[in-house]
Formats: sequence, C-alpha cells, structure tokens
Amino acid sequence: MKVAKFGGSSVATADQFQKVKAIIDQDSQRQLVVVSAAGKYGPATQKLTDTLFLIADAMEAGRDVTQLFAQVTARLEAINQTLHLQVPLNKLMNTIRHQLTTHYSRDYLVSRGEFLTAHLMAAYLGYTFLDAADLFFFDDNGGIDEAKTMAAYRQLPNHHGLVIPGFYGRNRAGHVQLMPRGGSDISGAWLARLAQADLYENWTDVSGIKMADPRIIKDADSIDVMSYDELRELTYMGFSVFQEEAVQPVRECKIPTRILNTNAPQDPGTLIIHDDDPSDDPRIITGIAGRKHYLVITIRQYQLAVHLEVIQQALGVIAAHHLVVDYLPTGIDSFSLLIREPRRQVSVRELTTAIQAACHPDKLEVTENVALIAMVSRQLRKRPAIAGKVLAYLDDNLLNVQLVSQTNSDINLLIGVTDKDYDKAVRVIYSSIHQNFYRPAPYIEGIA
Ligand SMILES: Nc1ncnc2c1ncn2[C@@H]1O[C@H](COP(=O)(O)OP(=O)(O)O)[C@@H](O)[C@H]1O
Ligand SMILES: N[C@@H](CC(=O)OP(=O)(O)O)C(=O)O
Repeated sequence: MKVAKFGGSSVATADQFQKVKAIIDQDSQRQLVVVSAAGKYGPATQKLTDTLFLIADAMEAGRDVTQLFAQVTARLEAINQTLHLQVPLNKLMNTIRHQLTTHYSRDYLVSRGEFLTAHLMAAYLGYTFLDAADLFFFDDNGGIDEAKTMAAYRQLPNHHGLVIPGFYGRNRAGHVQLMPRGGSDISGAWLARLAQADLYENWTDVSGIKMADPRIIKDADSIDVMSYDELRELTYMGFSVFQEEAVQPVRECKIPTRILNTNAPQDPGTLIIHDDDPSDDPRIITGIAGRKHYLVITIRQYQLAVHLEVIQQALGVIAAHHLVVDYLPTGIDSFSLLIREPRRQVSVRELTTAIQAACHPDKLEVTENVALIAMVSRQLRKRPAIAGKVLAYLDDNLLNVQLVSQTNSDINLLIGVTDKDYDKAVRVIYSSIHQNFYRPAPYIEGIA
C-alpha cells in the first residue's frame, strides 16, 4: 500500500487533476490519497489557502467578503464543470458561510481549501471522501494524539480508495485546527504511519529535491537518494519542498518517502531512506540550505564550564520572549545564541538589556542580519577536512564568514555570512562542491 500526497501545484487546475488521475490509475497500490488546497500552477497564480487567509483577515476587520468568496467558488466550479463532476459546491459553500456566521473560526475557514479540493478529487477518482477532522486528532500541544488518531483509523469501514484533505485535524475542544503552512505533508506522513505504508509518495512540481534552492541555483542537481537525518537538517534550515514536521512520523517507522513530480511522473525523483540504510550515492555533500535574518548574540564568560547558570539565565530570557534559538555553539569562555527573526516580538536593545540584567556576563556582542547556511552530508563524519576546503573557497571569493560551527549531529556544517552575501555564498559553496568534491562512481575500463 502506498500513501500519495498531492501538493497544491498538483491540484491547481482541472488539467492538473487529470495528471493526478493518470498517476493513481497507473498503480493500484495508491489507495490512500491526501490533497492540499488548489495551489499555484500555470494560469492559477494564487494559492486557494492564501485567498482564504485574505477572507479571514477581511472578516475579522468587518469588511465585505462577497467578492472573495465568489472567487473561491468560481475557481473550484471551473474544475467541477471541466471534469463533469457533480460536486454540490454551492450547497457546500452555503453550509460553510452559515457556519462562519454562527461560529466564526479562522482555522475552520482556511481549512476549507483542502476540504473542498478533496471533495472534488474524491469525486473525480471515484474514491471516498474522508474528513480529516474525523481522523487526525491533536493533543494539547498541537501535536498529533497518536492513540486517538490510530483508534479512529482502525474504526474506518475500509482503508482503500480514500481521499483525505491535508493541513488540518480536530483539537481536544472538538474544533477544526490547522497545521503549520505546508502541513499537508504532515497529514500524508501521519497517514503513511497509520497505514504502515510501504512508501510515502509526495507529489509536487519538481523532480525531486535539488541540492540547493532552485530560486538561487537554477540548474541545481537533483538528489537521488538521501537519509531522513539529512532531510531533517535541510528542512529545518529552509528546504521548503518538504514540511519539517513531516519527517519524524515516517522516519520512526522506517517508511521510505519519494518526492515525485506530477508534471513528469516518469522521473525517479528523490528517495529518502532510513538513516541506517546504506546509500551508494557518490556525493560528498548532499544538500545546501539556509535562512536569512538571524540575530547572533555572543556572550563571553570566563570559565563558562563552571558558570553554566549563565547559559540557563540567557535561555530563560529567550523563552520568556517566545523566541526560537536554532543553534547554540559553545566555546571555553563563550557561547552564541543564533536566534531566528527576533524583530517582530522584541527589539534587539530590549532583548540584550534583559540578557545583561539576567546573567551579568563579562561581555555581550550582537551581530544582526546574519544568514546561516547549512551544508549537510553524512560524509562529513568521516571527512571533516571537507569543511576546511569549503571555507578556503569562500575566502578565495572574498566572502566574509562570520561564524562556523559543526553541529552535534556531525552531518551539518553551519556557516554564517551577512544577509547581503547569502545568495553569493550559496553559489560559491555549490560551485566549490562541484569543482572539488563531486566524485562520480568509480569506473573501471578494464584490467589487464
Ligand atoms: N531544495 C529544493 N529542491 C526542490 N524544490 C525546492 C527546494 N527549495 C525550495 N524548493 C521549492 O519548493 C517548491 C515545491 O514545494 P511547494 O511549493 O510546497 O509545492 P506543492 O504545492 O507541490 O506542495 C518547488 O517548486 C521549489 O520552488
Ligand atoms: N494549503 C496549505 C497546506 C499545504 O501543504 O500546501 P502545499 O502542499 O501547497 O505546500 C498551505 O498552503 O500551506
């Protein structure tokens, strides 16, 4: 059995629906299907989810939303009519609007993109629609309540030929709750886990994961095979093709994932395998990912090892401001807090004043607008010299490296540059890998 998740681009238009049906019809193991809301592809230039967020903003501001709702209906009706489906969209829309006037909920409203798209897809494939609110249950921390979700899965009358909307579930209070953006990947991963699927197929608009963000490196190589360990590091640092929280449910159960292209289904895509499984990929570096807009606070404290309370106190301030520390490299007399996009919650001055007051360090230094780039590879464990070569190459290209850290996972080399240098640094690293490290599998022409 395979779970097939189709992203927004795969269900954006009637033409895309036809590609999905061809893929489903081609393999009888594709019995469990998860869909996102109609997204962007070709003539469709806006994600339905984004339109629904606009409606939510307008409703909350008391503005008229008739036009925006008409846009949503028209978009879905075009698919309904082109494919000669008989989904009662007007009736469904009226129920939704009625529900919103009596019990307004932003999450319920935005989740209707997936709900309505899944209704259309179920009708088109001849599969049964299953509401995600009757399958995925959240715990109080917003994670999936596995026991309750598994019980709901077991009670289903059948486990074949189902279409399930992604991106939402039901919370403890019984209300519809959204997952993070890109969350249909998470729904698909959980469904694969519930079904103990042989494969989780994630269908999108690229033929697998590229070694670097295709918006920066246009013709970046695709990754044929990678481990969940590597994927986790890369998604954490911004590989937006697969939602970060979708890794764990399948990784723990050793279910492989394949990232595939709905527009080129014959392409092999990227296979993601369990960390212990051997891979014969000859690549030295698996991928490069990064994020901009970090704030780096370096705190100097003589004999840090006997003053660990300084770290604890600084982290207390971070937690009190609900900030995220992505990395925390430490040295003998100093440590650094690598904080993601702090400006929205608190000013840098407020934050540093609070840290000074909480832990009275010897010295505190701040660097703003730092971009972090992660080079991820299982080979780094065995060949740490790779890091030195990449750094030398950055130096040759006059790129000012602000920090370097080989994180505990030891498959991730982290490099900090200024936001301004980010794109250039990614290009330099990518070309340095190509020139210095890419080693095709050995080829023996003959032995005499
Ligand atoms: N390293 C990468 N490899 C492939 N695609 C990437 C990478 N980083 C970012 N992307 C972007 O992710 C997009 C696919 O993810 P997403 O937009 O969520 O698709 P879907 O609508 O199918 O869920 C690609 O079109 C590409 O622009
Ligand atoms: N539609 C939601 C959930 C999702 O997973 O979408 P996509 O598969 O298009 O990334 C979003 O836009 O966030």
